[in-house]
Amino acid sequence: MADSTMVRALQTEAWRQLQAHQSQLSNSGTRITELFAQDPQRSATLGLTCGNIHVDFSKHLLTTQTLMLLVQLAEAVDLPQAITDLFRGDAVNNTECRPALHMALRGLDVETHPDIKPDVDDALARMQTLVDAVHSGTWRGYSGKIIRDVVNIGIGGSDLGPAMVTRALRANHLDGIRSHFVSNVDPAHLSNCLSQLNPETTLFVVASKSFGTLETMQNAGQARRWLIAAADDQEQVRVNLHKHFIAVSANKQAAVDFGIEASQVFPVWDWVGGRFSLWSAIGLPIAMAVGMPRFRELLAGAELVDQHVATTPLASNVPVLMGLLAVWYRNFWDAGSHAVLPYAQDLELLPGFLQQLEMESLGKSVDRDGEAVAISTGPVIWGSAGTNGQHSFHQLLHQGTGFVPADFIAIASPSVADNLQQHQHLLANCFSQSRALMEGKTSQQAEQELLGAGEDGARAASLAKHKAVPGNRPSTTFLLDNLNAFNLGSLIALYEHKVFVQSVAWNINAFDQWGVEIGKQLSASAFAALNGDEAAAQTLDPSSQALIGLCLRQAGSTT
Ligand SMILES: O=P(O)(O)OC[C@H]1O[C@H](O)[C@H](O)[C@@H](O)[C@@H]1O
Repeated sequence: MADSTMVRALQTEAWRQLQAHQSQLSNSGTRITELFAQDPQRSATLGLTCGNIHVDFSKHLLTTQTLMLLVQLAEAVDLPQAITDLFRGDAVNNTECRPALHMALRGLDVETHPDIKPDVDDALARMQTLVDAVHSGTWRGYSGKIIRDVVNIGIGGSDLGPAMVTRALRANHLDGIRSHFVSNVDPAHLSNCLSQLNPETTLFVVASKSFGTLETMQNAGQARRWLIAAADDQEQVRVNLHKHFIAVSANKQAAVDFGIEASQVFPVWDWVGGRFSLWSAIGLPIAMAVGMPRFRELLAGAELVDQHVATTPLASNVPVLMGLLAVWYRNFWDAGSHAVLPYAQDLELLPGFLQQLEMESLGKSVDRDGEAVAISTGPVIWGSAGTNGQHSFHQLLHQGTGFVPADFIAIASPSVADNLQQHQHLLANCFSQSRALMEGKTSQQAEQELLGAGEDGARAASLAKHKAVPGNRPSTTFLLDNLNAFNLGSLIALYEHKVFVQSVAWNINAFDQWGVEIGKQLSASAFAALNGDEAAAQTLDPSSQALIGLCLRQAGSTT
């Protein structure tokens, strides 16, 4: 690879030393368990705190030297300066010539952009007014009935964050309003949702930063037709549609053109990326579900992490370490994926949210200047709520070839007050999975266990090979005292900043997502072909032509 196409990190002395250090750790077969034996303080030293979240980095392939070299790498790529630039409001999203100022939504005062704070405060005040009006029953539907259901119509960043947080804060939901999220262009999604609802008591939030996203426009249009069609007096609905539709968008005119009252369009701004937007009015469904005081606690939890990132030395800066460890495993240990394992059913949507946050931000093959990156960038992010995964994919985590670094997320207090015992089982499983990944089991241990259980010698010896677990597989454990709005805000912000750290190390833009456009462009001609447009069909590749031909024949034969 020519020098001009190499990311800066690769040219640093720290990178070279990290390669040598990794070889040394790998060749010597260094085990995490040995690192604990050598340092009785390891758990305390590598257990950091950010707000109310304790982050245990001790179960990593991480020595004092690793940490030192990773911090040197961060300094060599000017991470402190990059953080300053981000917080100062520089156009860090260079391909779209924009800053990335989601931190301003949770309190950061950006001196270079003095217009932001009044706009943010005004939007929060408007959210408060709307939430109060709906909950107090001042805001009513076309027939005068109180709103009972709020349906968010949005996709990607206009869905995943609000849906995840609303789900996670289940225990804080206010009475009276049920929340729903519709994202997929598959008509089954909207139709399943609407089948449970009464149009007279349903409020739709059409959330789209661009107000041009196919899925959202299709679903919003269909929702409007449903509302009108269901009414006895359709004229009454038509003149009162504004009682059932509000929008959140950076494209106010498009929302107005769709038919939403200008006064009911809440703002997002171009300096907020879609996947970083749940802190803005895109978070309206969250505020509607848990109330504005809780929504503000969510913001405060994130703001605490912003301050931590901006002021804490690199070696004890939690998101910096999260990001540097991600680089360590991706580039030096060739880990192609990363598992997110929340041991909390209420966090079941977290892996999906993080997939967008991490994979849209870090799924890049060119650097900020458009040159090919010479190293691997974002890994595949996946996972699901524990303990379910233990009965499914954990087999691969324990015995598969290669390793998958994992994040375990545990909540100290029970989610259900009257069943402490099951909560203790949940925590016991969480901590034991990370322990099992680290310690593993030798075939000798397995053989002894089998013999102890009465197995005969030959079978014990052969079965032991299958029961051995390599161990030495790294994980981080995040321990929250409670799954409340403040702590959840902190947790999400930790991941946001982690992603930024990785992007700096790899010299890629974390805030654009040009790759998603190609599919949108191509779907127009496929749609035309599905509608019988022969000329459009001829522009498709042979496989698509054949598939569409089959669809048309099969649909034809069933109608
Ligand atoms: O909010 P919208 O403009 O409707 O965008 C919704 C989503 O669509 C896109 O295709 C992007 O990949 C996402 O980053 C974005 O969050």
